[in-house]
Amino acid sequence: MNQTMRAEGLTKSFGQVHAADRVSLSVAAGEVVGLLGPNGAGKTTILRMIAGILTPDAGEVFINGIDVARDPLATKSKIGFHSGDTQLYQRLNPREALEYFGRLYGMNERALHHRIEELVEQLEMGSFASRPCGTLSSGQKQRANIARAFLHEPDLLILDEPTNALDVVSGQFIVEAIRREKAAGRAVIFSTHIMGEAEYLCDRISLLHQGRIVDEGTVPELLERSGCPNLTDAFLKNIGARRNGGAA
Ligand SMILES: Nc1ncnc2c1ncn2[C@@H]1O[C@H](COP(=O)(O)OP(=O)(O)OP(=O)(O)O)[C@@H](O)[C@H]1O
Repeated sequence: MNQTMRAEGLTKSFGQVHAADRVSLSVAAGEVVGLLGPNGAGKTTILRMIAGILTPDAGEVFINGIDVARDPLATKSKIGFHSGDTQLYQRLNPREALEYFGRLYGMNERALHHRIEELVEQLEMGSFASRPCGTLSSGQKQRANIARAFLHEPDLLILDEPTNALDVVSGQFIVEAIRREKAAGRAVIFSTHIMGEAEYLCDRISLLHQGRIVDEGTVPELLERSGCPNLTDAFLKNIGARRNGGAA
């Protein structure tokens, strides 16, 4: 399969903490890959290295076959990155913020305005899209931030807990928006703690523990290997067994 993103042997330590240990991952066009792991497993570290925001100690990332370390500008233009830490300019409203980022991405004005209105509708942002970002609730800011990641129709979407802090209705808008991006041929890699979301969205899942991928596959494959009826049990069994020092 033609891989939109291929990461090989990503490794990163912070002092004594091995946040990522020889992690290899790939995602193809029209595919959704989920990163599941407990707090501190290394999900954010890995997504930041894939996005070219954090330099790995070892390992490589290729976007459309281009090495992120060698050509960061060319590869970053192909990526939409969302994380809860991303800030929008407080005095701009979401429409103005999206216009600003769209121009940075070199979108033409017509396409940009069309895309902004499409996202405002899809992510149900109409009631707050003209209010300054500094006045928005955390969930509203999060939706605006997701719109920013989707804006330039990148080949690869990297989403760090995209539904974190959202109510169940807002979360569903994001989940459906991710499905639309997948259907449009985008490659998506995202982290989540929400098992139902992972089961519903992911073509493949990588299970992380202490910076390592401890299992990966489709949901049916993970269930079969674990002998568990659902992903939550499979996850707890795998992580629990490793915490107790055994194999899953
Ligand atoms: N800049 C940093 N300096 C020091 N340690 C860090 C830094 N960033 C991450 N770590 C450590 O690396 C490990 C992995 O962190 P990371 O944020 O990647 O995990 P995560 O799986 O995204 O966790 P969570 O689900 O809680 O967001 C943790 O032990 C964390 O404390």
